[in-house]
Amino acid sequence: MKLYDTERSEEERRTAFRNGDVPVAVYGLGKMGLPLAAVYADVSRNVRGVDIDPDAVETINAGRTPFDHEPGLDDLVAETVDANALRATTEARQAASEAAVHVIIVPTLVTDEKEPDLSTVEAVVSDIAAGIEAGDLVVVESTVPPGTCKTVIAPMIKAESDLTSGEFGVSFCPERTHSGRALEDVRGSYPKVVGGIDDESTRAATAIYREITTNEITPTGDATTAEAVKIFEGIYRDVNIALVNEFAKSADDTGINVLEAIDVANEVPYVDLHDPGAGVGGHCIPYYPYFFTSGYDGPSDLTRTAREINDSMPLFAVDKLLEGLTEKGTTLADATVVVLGVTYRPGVDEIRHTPAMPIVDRLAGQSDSVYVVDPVTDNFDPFEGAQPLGLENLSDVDPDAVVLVTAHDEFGTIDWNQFEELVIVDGRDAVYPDTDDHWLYRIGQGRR
Ligand SMILES: NC(=O)C1=CN([C@@H]2O[C@H](COP(=O)(O)OP(=O)(O)OC[C@H]3O[C@@H](n4cnc5c(N)ncnc54)[C@H](O)[C@@H]3O)[C@@H](O)[C@H]2O)C=CC1
Ligand SMILES: CC(=O)N[C@@H]1[C@@H](OP(=O)(O)OP(=O)(O)OC[C@H]2O[C@@H](n3ccc(=O)[nH]c3=O)[C@H](O)[C@@H]2O)O[C@H](C(=O)O)[C@@H](O)[C@@H]1O
Repeated sequence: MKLYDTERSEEERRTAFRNGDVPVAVYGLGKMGLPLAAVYADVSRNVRGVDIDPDAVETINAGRTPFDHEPGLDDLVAETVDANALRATTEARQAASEAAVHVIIVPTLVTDEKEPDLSTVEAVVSDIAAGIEAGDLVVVESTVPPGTCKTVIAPMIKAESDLTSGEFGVSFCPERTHSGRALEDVRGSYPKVVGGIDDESTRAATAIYREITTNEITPTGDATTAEAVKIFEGIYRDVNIALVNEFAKSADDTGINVLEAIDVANEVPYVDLHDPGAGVGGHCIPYYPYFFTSGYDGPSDLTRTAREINDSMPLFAVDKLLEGLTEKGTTLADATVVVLGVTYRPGVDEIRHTPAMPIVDRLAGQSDSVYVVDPVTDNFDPFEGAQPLGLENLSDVDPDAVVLVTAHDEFGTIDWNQFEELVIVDGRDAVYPDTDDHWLYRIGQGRR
């Protein structure tokens, strides 16, 4: 059944969706796409997942998940694949020709020039255009610059298919989801924003998400507003983190215990100061500001300055480490340094824009004894000049200095007493040795 059809009531559309009469294709089966496809399959029982990674497709069709640390996902993928409610394929155009709803959730990155890179989304849109039919609905869940649905995606479909305006729908329905709790979030932690390029697109997408989410639906006046909601949430977070990072940098001169001041300031409901740290990583928060500044020639000083502040934190951490080595009469060239945590945040195997990269680049450039420890990833090759080290072998390298960049749970087991007079930079308020033997700098508190 087609959902983009003004003759259909919401109840008719919801019943058809729930009964599996609306074939769905989900393009992108990554950290967000696979949980989303699995929930779609759990509800509609008729989902084809599309990915360009044949290994991921093979793993999913075997009823397994290609990545860890997503509670409940293993079981849901196994169940939906076993029930033939979810099938994965690399054949995007075949899937597009069979689907009535096309859900795009592939990466939206930025170029080296900090311009939005929509090439992956556009590749998927071309695949969809090759198979789209009148009455189909395109649901964009990838975070995109405001205006993309209206000025890029819909025009591409018209140009590359035999359809025209009013014959297909496009709705922006952003994913308010945190890796590590994806199923819970997809199913309804927060209201679902739905913004169509026309009213019928909004109605069709609303019918779907009333079945997918247990939470409310928040329709916006148009797709551009919905696109802005998503990046505003991310830019708010980036600016907030930049504010506390700026406070944290003052700690040495002001003597302020910034971490404590933040906790106390947050006692009032109208303050929600975030956490300072060694930097802001991932392909969401550090990228979304460019989805705003790139499409707009007006003033965006605050957005840009926040990015600069957050991207200065990794080298701030290195500067503190060098201060410690100097105080101990050691040079970086003679020091053995361990970087704890290379993924962008705990528990997620993702190194895009990780603060660990500039830290390792700076250290490895001056020392040939730099080690990286991360229990969550085995993707160490990009960290040139650093040697991967197992957490259990930490004492084997007899480190002079340690910088904690990402506070994986496993680091809580480290016995700091096993080391002699370390220089420690705690980038995430996570290192609390029960000895004063070490030189310890905690971002947000200064020298401890
Ligand atoms: N990671 C997060 O916490 C959140 C991400 N998002 C948005 O979701 C989107 C996807 O993010 P993730 O799932 O984290 O990315 P990811 O990198 O984990 O997964 C992307 C998947 O898409 C596949 N892919 C790449 N090109 C493709 C193509 N042409 N056709 C089909 N599949 C293709 C890749 O093989 C990979 O499996 C992004 O736009 C992001 O902004 C939204 C909310 C949260
Ligand atoms: C408000 C919120 O939690 N937004 C989430 C965020 O997910 P993401 O995986 O990017 O994690 P994150 O917690 O924002 O962390 C991003 C980066 O920022 C750093 N970070 C985070 C919070 C903080 O107070 N201080 C800080 O330095 C983290 O270490 C990490 O390097 O961005 C996602 C997205 O928009 O794609 C969004 O869906 C997620 O819900």
